[in-house]
Formats: sequence, structure tokens, C-alpha cells
Amino acid sequence: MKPCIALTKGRLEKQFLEYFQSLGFDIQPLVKKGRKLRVDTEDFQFVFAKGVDVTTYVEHGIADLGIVGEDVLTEFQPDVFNLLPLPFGQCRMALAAEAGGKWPERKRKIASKYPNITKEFFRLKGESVDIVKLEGSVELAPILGLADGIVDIVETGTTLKENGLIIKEEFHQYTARCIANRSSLKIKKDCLTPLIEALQKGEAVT
Ligand SMILES: Nc1ncnc2c1ncn2[C@@H]1O[C@H](COP(=O)(O)OP(=O)(O)OP(=O)(O)O)[C@@H](O)[C@H]1O
Ligand SMILES: O=P(O)(O)OC[C@H]1O[C@H](OP(=O)(O)OP(=O)(O)O)[C@H](O)[C@@H]1O
Repeated sequence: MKPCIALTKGRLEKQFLEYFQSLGFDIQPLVKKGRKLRVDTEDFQFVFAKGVDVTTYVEHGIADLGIVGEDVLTEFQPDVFNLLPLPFGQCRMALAAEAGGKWPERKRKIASKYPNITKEFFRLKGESVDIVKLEGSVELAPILGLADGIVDIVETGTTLKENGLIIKEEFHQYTARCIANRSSLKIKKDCLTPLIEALQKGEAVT
């Protein structure tokens, strides 16, 4: 059976395909996939899912490999083999708040898509905060008064800037990672090794 690779839909999918093509792989069937969520190329089967679901498919051995942001691995701690970093998906995790806004002395409220990362960040500081879990557009929370600050991903800083927020502290750097199912690495070693070696040798995508 062909190895199955789970890709995080959206920006990581696009960056992965660019990278995969730069390694000499044929991505035409993937580019032409339309709304299909499972696509076969000559050598591989690809499935497309949300980042955290990519880890679930890999953990359960449905997918042999997965392409996912390191932020997702840190947040959800799935039981997968964290195989290697990939040269795309670079971003940082930051605490941000309104420029010129007050940073209250009382127990602060922090909005984030990443409650576990947020909790650990403040635990290490010895600070107790109330965490408000959001699913996106996290920058809105301080503007609308839902939270005093946010913990979120920053790449260019444009979203923060355009919403009047500033970074107070940056505390993690991430890239996309290739993850693997633990048993697949043994059982499908022969067909996975050439692919893993190719992914390892590639140059950074700019
Ligand atoms: N602005 C960004 N720049 C670079 N990498 C990012 C950025 N935002 C997210 N990422 C990385 O890409 C991964 C996928 O992010 P993406 O925004 O495509 O989906 P998501 O955050 O899971 O949410 P959704 O699919 O609901 O929009 C993240 O887990 C992170 O590793
Ligand atoms: O520093 P920047 O280059 O501006 O990128 C950062 C933004 O990108 C991500 O959001 P995304 O586009 O995934 O949308 P979301 O708010 O739905 O998570 C992240 O949550 C920030 O909002």
C-alpha cells in the first residue's frame, strides 16, 4: 500500500506543495484536486485536514506521516514521532496587548487559540491568569474588551499592527514539522525512508 501523508489544509498545504515540487515530486494531481480531501499520486496518498486532526490521523496510524505546525504539537501533545523540522511555516508565539492600553495589576484575562501554551507561559512566570479560549481572529479580544491581552502566532506582525496591538513578549519560534506514526516508521520503513530523506535534504522555501 502507498504511504499516506496527512497535510494541514490552508497555508501549510500550499507551502508544503511548493516545497515538495522543489524536491522534484509531481504535485499536479494535488494542485488539480478541487474539493477532494483524499488524492492519490503515483507514489503516495494524500489526505487534507485541520492541523489537530492531522495529528489524530497520524496517532491512529491512518496516516503514516503528517505535516503540521509545531504550535499544534506543543498545544495538543499528540502521541506521534516528531520526525523533523521543515523549512517553511516559520512563526512565533507572542503575548500582545493594545498599544498604549493599560496592563492591569489585577488578575489578567488572556484570549488565545492556545490555552495550554498560554497556561504554561504564565505558570513559568508564576502568574495566574484567566484564559478565554477563542477559535480565531484573536486580535479582536482586547479591542472589544473581552481580554487584556492575547497569546497568538505572529509572522509578519501585520495583523497586530493593523489592529493596534503590540508585542509584549515573544516566547517560542516554530516551523512546520513532519510527524510520523510510531509503528509505520518500522512497518513501512522501506517506502518511507526515501521520502523522509528527501524531505530532510531540501532547501528552505522562500
Ligand atoms: N501567520 C502565519 N504565518 C506563518 N505560519 C502560520 C501563520 N499562522 C499560522 N501558521 C502556521 O500554520 C499552521 C496552520 O495555520 P492556519 O492558519 O492555516 O490554520 P489554523 O490556524 O489551524 O486555523 P484555521 O484552519 O481554522 O484557519 C499553524 O498551526 C501554524 O503553525
Ligand atoms: O503576523 P501575521 O503575518 O499578520 O500573521 C499572524 C496572524 O495569522 C494567524 O491568523 P490566521 O490567518 O490563521 O487567522 P485566524 O485569526 O482565523 O487564526 C494568527 O492567528 C494571526 O492572526
